[in-house]
Amino acid sequence: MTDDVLDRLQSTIIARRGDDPASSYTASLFARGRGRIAQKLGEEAVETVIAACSPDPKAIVPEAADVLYHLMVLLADAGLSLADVRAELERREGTSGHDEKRSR
Ligand SMILES: N=c1c2ncn([C@@H]3O[C@H](COP(=O)(O)OP(=O)(O)OP(=O)(O)O)[C@@H](O)[C@H]3O)c2ncn1[C@@H]1O[C@H](COP(=O)(O)O)[C@@H](O)[C@H]1O
Repeated sequence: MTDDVLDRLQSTIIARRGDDPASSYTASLFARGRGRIAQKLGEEAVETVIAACSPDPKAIVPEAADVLYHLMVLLADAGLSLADVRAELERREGTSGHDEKRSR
């Protein structure tokens, strides 16, 4: 088993595909489809923005975890993985953010 919680979560998410939606929130998201998963990701992102306005910075943490979880479900539904995102971030390493915007 990997030490990285994101890698473990990704394995759990992938393993839930096709499971009974009644037995697993992740399976219920897969069953409802890409649009619903994307909608949930958007909702969690908005909740993160709201938490960012809180006087307590720690309020951001659970919302950020919800964003990461739903983003990983979206990636899995699209046949993508953290490795794809890591590769993209590595590609950007050492470039300026301004350069990156131009290269998209
Ligand atoms: N990390 C998460 C995680 N983060 C958030 N959530 C769920 O995301 C939902 C977001 O809350 P909301 O109130 O917005 O949504 P809701 O009202 O419950 O659901 P909707 O009807 O709105 O879709 C909650 O039901 C949370 O439980 C998660 N559900 C699962 N995981 C991980 O996924 C694993 C597998 O979970 P199951 O698929 O449920 O077995 C778990 O062990 C966790 O490690």
